[in-house]
Amino acid sequence: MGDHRKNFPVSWEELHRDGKALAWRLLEHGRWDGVVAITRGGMVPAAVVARELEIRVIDTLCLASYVDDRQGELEVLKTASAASTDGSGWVIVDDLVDTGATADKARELLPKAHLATIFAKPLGRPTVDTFITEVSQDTWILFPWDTEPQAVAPIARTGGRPR
Ligand SMILES: O=P(O)(O)OC[C@H]1O[C@H](OP(=O)(O)OP(=O)(O)O)[C@H](O)[C@@H]1O
Ligand code: HPA
Ligand SMILES: [Mg+2]
Repeated sequence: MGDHRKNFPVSWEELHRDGKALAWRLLEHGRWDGVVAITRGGMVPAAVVARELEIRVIDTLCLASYVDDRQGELEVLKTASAASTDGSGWVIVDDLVDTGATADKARELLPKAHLATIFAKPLGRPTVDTFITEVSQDTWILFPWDTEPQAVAPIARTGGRPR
């Protein structure tokens, strides 16, 4: 595993609430032509945003770089085809920016699109236009689709890692 010292588990309910908070922020910018979800992590937040903003045109940009919490080379598995060539009028949604490498690639492909995430870590923060919650760089966010409930030892003993 990587060198993340703190785990930060997020529930479906918290993610739904934060997705709606993101939708409120995006509403301030007016109407959007469509949403581009960066798969896979951006799909659930993009679904919540699209539902709240009544956007029914959804595209995917398939970018992958992590195996567990280790970052590897960024792969572009599929580009977004429905977005206008420069992405203007579109909002790109991902679950988070960490180093910013994924967001940088999305910007390179759709330079005029607005980039929105639920979470941002300090290194990636300059690459995102709108986000809801900042967490420290040494935090690993545990999304509900990657987790299941299990017994854990006290934080003081393990730093919140599973025993
Ligand atoms: O800012 P970065 O350092 O680039 O990290 C952020 C990206 O990493 C994760 O994707 P991942 O590569 O794990 O693919 P996935 O969404 O399919 O799980 C996450 O969903 C973001 O897209
Ligand atoms: O903190 C994280 N949590 C889950 N996936 C991620 N991909 C990059 N950083 C993270
Ligand atoms: Mg991702």
